[in-house]
Parts: sequence; C-alpha cells; structure tokens
Amino acid sequence: MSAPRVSVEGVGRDYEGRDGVPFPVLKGLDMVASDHEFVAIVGASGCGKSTLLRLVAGLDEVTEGVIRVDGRPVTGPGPDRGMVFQQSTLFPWLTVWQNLRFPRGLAVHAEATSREVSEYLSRSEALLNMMGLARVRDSYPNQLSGGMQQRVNIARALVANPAVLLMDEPFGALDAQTRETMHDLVLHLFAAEKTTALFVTHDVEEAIYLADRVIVLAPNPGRVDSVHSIPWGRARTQDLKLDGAFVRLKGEILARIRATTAVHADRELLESMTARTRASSLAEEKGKS
Ligand SMILES: Nc1ncnc2c1ncn2[C@@H]1O[C@H](COP(=O)(O)OP(=O)(O)OP(=O)(O)O)[C@@H](O)[C@H]1O
Repeated sequence: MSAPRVSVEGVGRDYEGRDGVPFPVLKGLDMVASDHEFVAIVGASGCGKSTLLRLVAGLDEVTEGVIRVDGRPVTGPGPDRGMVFQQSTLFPWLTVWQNLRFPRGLAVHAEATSREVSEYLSRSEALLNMMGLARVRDSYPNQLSGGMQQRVNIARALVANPAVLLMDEPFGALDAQTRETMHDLVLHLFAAEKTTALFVTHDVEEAIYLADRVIVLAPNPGRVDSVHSIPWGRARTQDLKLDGAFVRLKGEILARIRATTAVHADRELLESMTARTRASSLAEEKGKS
C-alpha cells in the first residue's frame, strides 16, 4: 500500500482561553488522506475543523504530534498545498486572468525557465476553461457573483498543481442553487485533476455528495469521532441525494454529530449545576458564620 498523501498523527493544538489559561482545541487527532482521495470533515460548530485545515496548510503550528504531506513534516505553507476559504481572497485590483497568472507559483519559481512559464500559463488557461471562466477572464472580482468568485479562487488554488487542495467551507456563503452547480463542477474537476482534497463543511449532504470518505469530529477537545466510507463512485448526479441509501447515510452522520454535542451539552449542564450547588453551599456557610 502506498504512503498516505496527508497524515495527521496524534495532533493537538492548544489555544489561550479568555481567562489566559490554555485549552486544547484538538487532541490526539489521527487521520490520513490517500492520493486522489476526497475527504470531507464535518462536526459541530467549534469542534476544530478550521483549525485542523489551517494546521495542514501550515498557517498555524501544532502543539503536539506531526502532520506530514508526502512523508514530509509540515512546517509552514508551501506550493504543495492550495487553500480556498469561505470568503474570496482574490486581489480586487486584478482581473480574473491576472489573478490566475500571479499566484505564488510564479513568485516561488523566480528562476523558472520559459518552458515552465509556458506550461504554467497553459495550465491557467485550461483551468479557466474547465471552471467556465473564459467569458469573464477580463472582469474584476467585484463584477462577479459569489459563485463565480469561488470558481476563480478554486482555479487559482489549483494553478500551481498542488498535491493537496484544502477547502474551508468554500460554498458556505452561496445560495442553494449555486451550491449545487458548484458541487457538480467540483466532481467534474476532481475527475480531471489528480489532487487530494480535504474539505470542511457544515453541510452533511454536501459532504456525502462530494467525498470518498466523511470524517466526523467530536468537540472538546476536537478528535475523530467516526469515519464513513461513501460507497458511490465519482460519477454522481443530483438524483443521488434522493436515493434511500444516501438519505440513510445522511441520517447516520447527522445522528453522530448530534451525539457528540449531546455529550458536550450534558457535561456543560453538569458543570454548571455543580458550580451552582457549590456557590449556594458557600453562601449558606457564609450565612451561618
Ligand atoms: N486563534 C485562536 N485563539 C483562540 N481560540 C481560537 C483561535 N482559533 C480558534 N479558536 C477556538 O478554537 C475552537 C475551534 O475553532 P474552529 O474555528 O477550528 O472550529 P470549527 O469547527 O471550524 O467551527 P465552525 O464550524 O463554527 O466554523 C473554537 O472554540 C474557537 O473559538
């Protein structure tokens, strides 16, 4: 079996709370993604999905454990990983084509040969066409709809041919109709591209429709709750969402997410009840003395 493209090994990340005391957002998190695998990450709000993605991107540092891409530990951002966020990160003063032409790829390869540059430009051109952006090539970002802007962001993240594409709620701000179009575009894109994807979303239906595997994270601290293999090949159409097996799987994953938050809610309730009991017995003792 070949080595995983991405491996997350015993990863923990602590942040400082409002009281100045560090608290673990992620703890002992293990997961892998193989070559050309599409892995969706879901879980309750605040369970650390974005933190995990930022760590893989090298935008943040692990407190413990290690993340490897093709066996190499991640120590910072690199051209082997492209990232797409919920909000567009296009340069507003550049056209679509200029945004595609000037990502870090060319900057990193200041010594690039003319052959490399021309390969790079023809890849930009191919992505422009594949993402249906040819007719807006000379438009500026503020002249585009949110969906079109996200197409440019995805194309730009792929221009440098990254081994891994990281997407953090890329369609979270789009309307339902545009999301569906984007889902089919992403399926088409992944049939053509040989990249591995880690995709964070709140939308379980979106996760199942796009992914080979869906990983559910549990909160406090963030860790893997369950892993769900998606039994359908990549040639998917919107009708799949109405299939009984699809609906059942969606129910199972939603139930897992609810279970992880129920445990959390119970613990919070218990802690607040304990605190209240302690406070009232202290008040009682004060009253007696
Ligand atoms: N830089 C930071 N400093 C302190 N706390 C942080 C920082 N970044 C994230 N957190 C906290 O870490 C926890 C996890 O945040 P994260 O954004 O990774 O969760 P998430 O699962 O992506 O949430 P959502 O689904 O709501 O986007 C939250 O409690 C958040 O407040």
